[in-house]
Parts: sequence; C-alpha cells; structure tokens
Amino acid sequence: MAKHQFQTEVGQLLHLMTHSLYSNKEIFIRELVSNASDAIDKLNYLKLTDENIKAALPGDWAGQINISFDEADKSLTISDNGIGMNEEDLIASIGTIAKSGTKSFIDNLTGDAKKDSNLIGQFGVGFYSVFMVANKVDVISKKAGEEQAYKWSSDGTGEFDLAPCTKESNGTVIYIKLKDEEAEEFASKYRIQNIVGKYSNHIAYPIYLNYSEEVTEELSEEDKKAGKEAKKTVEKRHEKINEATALWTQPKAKLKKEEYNDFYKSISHDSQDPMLTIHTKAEGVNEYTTLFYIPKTAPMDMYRADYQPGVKLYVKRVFITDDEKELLPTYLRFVRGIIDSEDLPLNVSREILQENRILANIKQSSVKKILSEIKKLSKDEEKYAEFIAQYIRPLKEGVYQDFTNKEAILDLLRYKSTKTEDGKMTSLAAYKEGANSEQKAIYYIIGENEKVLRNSPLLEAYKKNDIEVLILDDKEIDEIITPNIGAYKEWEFKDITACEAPKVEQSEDEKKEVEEKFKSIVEKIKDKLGESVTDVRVTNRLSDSPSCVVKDVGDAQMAQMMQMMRAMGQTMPESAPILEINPEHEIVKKLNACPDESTIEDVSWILLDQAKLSEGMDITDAVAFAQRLSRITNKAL
Ligand SMILES: Nc1ncnc2c1ncn2[C@@H]1O[C@H](COP(=O)(O)OP(=O)(O)OP(=O)(O)O)[C@@H](O)[C@H]1O
Repeated sequence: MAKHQFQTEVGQLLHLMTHSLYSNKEIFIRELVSNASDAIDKLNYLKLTDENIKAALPGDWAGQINISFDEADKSLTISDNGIGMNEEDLIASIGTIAKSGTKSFIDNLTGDAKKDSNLIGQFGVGFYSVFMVANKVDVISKKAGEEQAYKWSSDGTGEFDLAPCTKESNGTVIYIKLKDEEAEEFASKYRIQNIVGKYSNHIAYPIYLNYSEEVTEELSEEDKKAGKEAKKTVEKRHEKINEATALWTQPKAKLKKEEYNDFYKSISHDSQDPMLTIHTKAEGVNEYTTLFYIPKTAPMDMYRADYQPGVKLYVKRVFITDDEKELLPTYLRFVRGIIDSEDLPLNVSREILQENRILANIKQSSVKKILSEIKKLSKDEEKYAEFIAQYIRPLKEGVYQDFTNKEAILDLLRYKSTKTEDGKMTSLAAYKEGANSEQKAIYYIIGENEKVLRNSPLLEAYKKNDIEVLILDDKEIDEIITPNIGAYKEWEFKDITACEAPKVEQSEDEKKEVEEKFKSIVEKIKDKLGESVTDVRVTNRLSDSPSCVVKDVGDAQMAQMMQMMRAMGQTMPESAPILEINPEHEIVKKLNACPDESTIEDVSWILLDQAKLSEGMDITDAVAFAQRLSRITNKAL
C-alpha cells in the first residue's frame, strides 16, 4: 500500500474542515451526492459518444445513487455507478494536488464558521467537507472501461493511502466512518431523508436509501389472547428518497418557489435563496428550456480569470458540459442554471459547440430574457439596489462587450450623482428627465474617492447651472468603459475634467476683456510652473475655488489609452494637467496686482498643488508645498 502526502494547501484545508468549520455540517451529503450525480452525468455522455464505453456497460445501465447507513458500525456509505476514478484521477482530484480554487478558498476564510461553510461549495472543495463529520474515509472506485479498481483511504490528517483493490462494476463507493459525536445524527434514516429532500430532491437520478429495520409481527386478537409472542425479524429496505426528475422539465405552474430555490441550492452550492429565478420554455424554430438564477451574493470567483461558469448544458436531459464559458456572455458570468436543448445532436462534441447556430440563437434569446427580467426587477427600488450592489461591475462590462444589447444594459445601470445622496443612485433615463431643456449631454466625473469627487471645484459651475453630474468612483472600470459609451439616447457622455464648462452668462467680449486683464499674470504663472502644466488659463467654471486642474481635451484619447496600459500593469506617466484660475476670486485678483516675483512663484505653485489635491491627485513635492505655505502664512500675519 502506497502512502501519499497531501499537498500543503489540501492539508491546511483538511485541518480547517476537521477543526474549524462546524456549522451546517449536513452539506457534506449534498456535496457527495452532487459529485455522484456529476459522475453519472459524465458516464451518460460518454456512453453516447464513445463506442468502447458503451460496449463495456451493461445494456440496461441506468445511473443511480445509493446511500446506506449502519448505526452499530457508526458509518454511512454513498455510492454511484458513474464514471469512477482510476489511480491518477484519485491522486489528482482528491489527493496531492490542490485545485486552483483551494488557495483562494483558504485566503477568503473569514473566521466566521457560518460564512466559511458557505464558501466550501463555491470553491470546488466539496469532497473534503466529509471530514467535518468523518474519522476516516475510504473511496473505492473503478473507472468505466478499465479493469483495475483502487482504494483511497485517509483519516483527514497529513496523508492518504492508495492501493489496488477489487470492485465488480464501475463507479465509486464512499465509506464514511463517522466521528462518535456525529454518528447518532447522521447514521439516521430520517436525517438522511431530510437532507436529501432539502438539497438533492431534483438530482436527475434516483437516490435510494438502504437500511435494515427490525419489524415486529402484527398479532391477531386471537393470538394476543392466546399469549403468543410477536416475532421480530430484520428486513432490508431499499427506498427511493428523491423525486429524480429534472426540475426544469416540469410545467412552471406546478412548481413552487421552494422547489425552485432548493434546486438552485443543489446546483450552485449556495446556502441562500436566489435573488431572481427565470424559467423559460421556448417552442418554435428552436425548442429548448432554460432555468436561470441570479444569486443573492455575487459568486466569489466573479473577478477571477479562471472563474467557473455557472450554466450547464443539457441535450434532451442528458448532461453535456458545465465547463463552457460561451453559453452566456462573460458579463453574465454570475448567472447560474441550465440550458436544455431539444435540437442539438446528443453526441455534439464540446469543440463544435462554440460555432453552433442553434446554441448561438439560444444564447441570444437567453441574454435578452435575462436582461428583461433584470429590468422588471428594477421596478422595485429596494430589491434593485441589492442587485446593483452586487452586479454593477459586470453590467458595466456588458456595455462594451455586448453591442446588440448596449441600450438595454445602459438602461439597467445606476449612478451616484450630484443630485443623489445617502447611497441612492440614479438611472440615465431619470438623469435625462431631470435635466433642463438646454442640456444635451450627460456629464460625469471619474475618480477613486466619492468624497473627493463630490468636493471637486470642477463641479461648481455645474451646480451653479443646476446641471446634474454623475459621480463615478469605481475608477478602475469607469475610466475604461465610460469614455467608450458614446451616447445614451443621443446624449453624449462628457467628462467634466476634459470638456468645456457649461454655459454661463458671459459674452464673448466680456470673456476677451477678462483674458486681456489677466494675460500677463497667466504668462508669469506658466513661466514659473514650467513643464508641470500643459497650459494656464482663466476660467469661468469656478465660483468658490481660486483654481482647478483639467485634462487637455485633445488628450482625452491618449489619456484613456494610458489608463488601459496601466490597467494591464504598465507604468505610465500622468500627462501634465491644465491649470485654470478663477478671475473672480480674491487670491487671483490680488495675485494679478502683486509686484513681488517670489510671492508670485509661491502662490502659483500653491494654486496648482491645492487644485491637484482637491481632485485627489498626488502632488510632486509635498515638502516644497509645505515650505511655500509657511512662507505665505508668515507674510500674511
Ligand atoms: N463520486 C465520484 N465519482 C467520480 N469522480 C469523483 C467523485 N467524487 C469526486 N470526484 C472527482 O473529484 C473531484 C473533486 O471533487 P470536489 O467535490 O472536491 O470538487 P468538484 O466536485 O470538482 O467541485 P464542486 O464541489 O464545486 O462541484 C471532482 O471534480 C471529480 O473529478
């Protein structure tokens, strides 16, 4: 018998399973039954696509799962007649090699046992959950089409044994020796029935419960009078304990909300009810059923490049794949559920799926359906706020990924703005509706910090003109996506740091006059600040602040490209801003009349640095800034 060491991360995980994660232990049954069902799914598919496998199976092979328990032995056994595992599979799947999700699972643990147990399923570390209740586990497995069976055993500490063994037919038997304190709870008919009913009722294969029961003979009245003793016999039971129907094939009207929710939990490993359930049967050119769910909380791997897709593809109830990222567009990667097509050939290869016309049509209609259901949800402001809190980012990605549905997605987006407060958000439709008759564009400002953005001097002119400005504080994504939106219902999106200020009551002549009056000080400031600014000019966009910085309009495209390069990890220098000064402000007026060159120099730098600080930008030389401030303060006192 060969001893193998678990990889460090698996070891860590097992330690957590045995020592820390105590709440919701019952989910180990859900996880093992779900693995058994997946194993049967896989064999079902191979039977259709691989002649050798078909020949190796008995003609009447049909997938089934068996659970048995033995109170005296304090054990539970879960077995399936699915694909099975050979030696390599056992090592790779439940042995030395931790899957990509394991490390992030450990990193994501919060220490809160309840929350942490919910993470178990999400990270594909389901099998190990058995060690929450087991002292020792044996996995006896034989892969379909192969001769040799193997036995894997572990007590959940640092190592496991692996050795050849005998097993008649393909599939996997998991023997669980329960910890003493768990035996009473889980080696129990009612408890198992209850857990399977709760999580695995609509697994597409029958689950049988096998157990022995002592039966006392029913005596007739006569026998009782005659003092006959009732005989006791032990009878073996083999009872189906789940519905074993694919839930999505049932008519909508027949299904209750709880049934939908339970099914969701069984396919998603989530312990919460879903936020939204969308069940559609399409008949016509293409015949198919889809059952989609939107989780209440975004899946943990939503922002990982190697996220696990949440939609499974079936053809006429036969599972085809759960690893196809193209079934829905990437921006809808948080959706869970199934697509079951009547028209695809059963032996469709996974390779040709991507170019398949039928599937492309199903995908297109599914996206439309999901977006329209989200739109319906948006009518309920409170519920929709929860949706937005979880999914605004992927939705924003949709704006540039999905050109066909761009308008529909834009309608679903929500933004903070200068006219919303207390975390409330506005839609683009509401923004347009609330605008005055002169306005023809959607104004926005982007940054990292909401508070800084709300206090930006650049907003002063917009406030004065009662123009709403969208506050985009998710810079990483907003800076890439928003400039690419173009327009919403003919209203162009405009970045207020790079566009002309809104109209103020000032004629061209007045403007020229002001420029003339401040010409020489503008030149002087330009001279003092050198390459730290692209330009210096007087502005009419400010009222309370002496100065502000804006981007060079012509440079907007360049700035966006630089931002994309930065998002890809390149270091890119920020281009110098334009400094605008407020001719109505006392500081600027006094500076214009100031004869002292050194004061002009200090104030010029302070005007630039404080404008940068107000926009949340870094200043190049904080020490020099402090020194200048001291000098000016000293003069003022
Ligand atoms: N009964 C089984 N028959 C065949 N293979 C199995 C069985 N149980 C587990 N496996 C294999 O072990 C792997 C690991 O199982 P585990 O439950 O830890 O994660 P998973 O099932 O891949 O992920 P998730 O729990 O998210 O579905 C499975 O992917 C599968 O390859």
